[in-house]
This record gives sequence, C-alpha cells and structure tokens, in this order.
Amino acid sequence: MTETREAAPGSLPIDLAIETHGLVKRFGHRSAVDGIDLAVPRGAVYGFLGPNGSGKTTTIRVLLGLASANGGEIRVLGREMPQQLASVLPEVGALVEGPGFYPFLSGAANLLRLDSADRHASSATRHRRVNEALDRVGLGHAAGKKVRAYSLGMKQRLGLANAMLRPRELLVLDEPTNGLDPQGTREVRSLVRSLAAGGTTVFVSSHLLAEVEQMCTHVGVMSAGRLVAQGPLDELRSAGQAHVLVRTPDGERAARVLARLGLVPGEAPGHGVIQGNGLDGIEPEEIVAALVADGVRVRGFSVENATLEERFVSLTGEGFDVVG
Ligand SMILES: Nc1ncnc2c1ncn2[C@@H]1O[C@H](COP(=O)(O)OP(=O)(O)OP(=O)(O)O)[C@@H](O)[C@H]1O
Repeated sequence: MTETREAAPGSLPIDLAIETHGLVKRFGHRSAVDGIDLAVPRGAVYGFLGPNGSGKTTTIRVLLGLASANGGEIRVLGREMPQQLASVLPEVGALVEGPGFYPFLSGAANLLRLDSADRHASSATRHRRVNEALDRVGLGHAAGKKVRAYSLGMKQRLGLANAMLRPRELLVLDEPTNGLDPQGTREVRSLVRSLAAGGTTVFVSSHLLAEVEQMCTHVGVMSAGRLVAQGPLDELRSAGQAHVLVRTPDGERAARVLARLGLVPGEAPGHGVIQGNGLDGIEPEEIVAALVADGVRVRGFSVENATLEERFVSLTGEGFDVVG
C-alpha cells in the first residue's frame, strides 16, 4: 500500500505537506537514503518508522536543508527545496539533534536568545511565547534553571519548546521521546496529538512501533534506506496477511487440504494446531468445507489477522522495539 499524489478519479489531489520523488543521499558509495518517495498529507501525524541506521535522520536533515541530496526532488509545503528554503523554513518547526543550548543560561534565556535570532518572530510577544512554550512542554517550573542542570529529557523538551515558539504549518521531530522517562514520553505524545488537533502537520521519526501506533495517523516504514511501505496507519494494519488456525487430531491430513487450497503452512503455534498462511481470495467457509469433506475432524477453526508488528517484521526483515 502506497499513497501517491494522484487521488482516486474524480476526487481532489491530496494536499501534501512533504513530498519527495526519488530522493537519494549517499555517503561515499553508500546510499543512506535510496530513492524514496515520501507523501505526507497536510494535517497528518506521520510516523517515520524504522530501525536504527535505516536512514530517518539523514532524510530529515535533507528535508530541512541541513544536508544536500544527491538526487531526487523535494517539495515542502508545496515549494521546491532547497531553492525555496528561506521562505519555507519560517513555517517549519524542527527538533533535530537538539539545538545548541548555552549551558550557563537558563532554559527561558536560551529560548529568548533563539527567538530573537529569528527575524520572523515578533519581539513584542517574545516573553509570552517563550513562557507558553515552556509550559506546554512541562518545563514552566524549570524556566529559570540553568540548562547545564537539565536532564537529557529536559533538554529534549526544551528543544521541543524551541520548535513551538511560533505557530507552524509543519513540525519535524527527530525521535522526540529519546531520553525521556515514561511520564515525559506520554506528555510528548499527547503534545504531538494536541498540535495536530490544532491543524499542524507533524512529521515524527521513531524506532518504536507502539509509539507510532499511539500518536500517528499515517506511517512510512524505512528499511536500509528504502521506504518499504507508506500510507494511513489503518490501511497498513489491514494489509497484513491473515492466516487460519485449525485445531484437529488429523494434522497431516489437514495440512494436505490447506496446501491443496493454496495456503502455505506456517509454524504450528501449538500441539494439535495447524496454521495456514496466505488467505487471499479464499473464503474461510470454503476451507472448513474442504477439511470436513476430506474427513478432517475440525475441533476449532479461526481466522487471525497479522498484527502490525508481524507486518513490519515481514516488510523490513527486522524486529522492532515494541514498547518505549
Ligand atoms: N555523516 C555521515 N557520514 C557517513 N555515514 C553516515 C553519516 N550520517 C549517517 N550515516 C550512515 O547512514 C545510515 C543512515 O543513518 P541515519 O542516522 O540516517 O539512520 P536513522 O534511521 O536515523 O538511525 P538512528 O535512529 O540510529 O539515527 C547509517 O548507516 C549511518 O551510519
């Protein structure tokens, strides 16, 4: 399942906040990003999911103009990148590798400095916006504390607050929950959801499947520099191949019937249970009828959908960290 700019006939084209075609980034002879076509609809919370080293950070750096691409096209908020970088960046808030904070200044003083370096930011509202951003990320109590006394999680939140100093069309967050404790992680997730509810498109990378499931509407799955799946999370969930489980004392005979119907034997999940994968186009009742017709004593029969995790493992050939 992939999503392209072409919508169904008769419907409007999908309005994309980020769009790439054949994006390539090489380091030496190695492609860290190998020809990816991203399509991030406006208003989505798009989870950019992939194991460590799959190319997420490199893609984000190229999208934001922090590194140059070796090939392909990029449009951010409808404008060509990097040509339109100067007009696009003021509308994009980013958290990538944490901005360089001054350790001997307080969190609030750091944000005031960064905001005053932004020529699009209003100085009249600066103090109010800094305080609001600190409150939103749960750092209001530590606003006056020096950053050198901040924990890693607090620095991460300060980076988020910096990305949110002004209303943005698009937020790009690279692993925003890295270094946060479970409470901080929950807060960031709910913050992302509330930003999206306010109309901001959020592009957020993660190596945690559960995290993406909890906060995202869309997902793109990276594996070794390639985008192996992309689209609404619900579609990806339902695209997993279903399998059947047959509980029977006549295992060999049941396996023969399933094979005859074109199902592929799976690893038996328990004694007396036969698994058949690849249910495409075969109705469950046909399978039961065929089993019974061949004299298989069917004591239990069920159709199981692949979990999202199984789907990802089959797409990437790798396991994912399931919980954060
Ligand atoms: N500056 C660089 N020079 C050489 N190789 C690099 C550079 N930056 C990244 N790479 C390589 O590119 C590949 C993709 O790295 P990248 O950091 O984009 O992955 P990632 O999915 O963001 O993983 P992580 O979550 O660990 O950062 C890796 O093999 C990495 O070693």
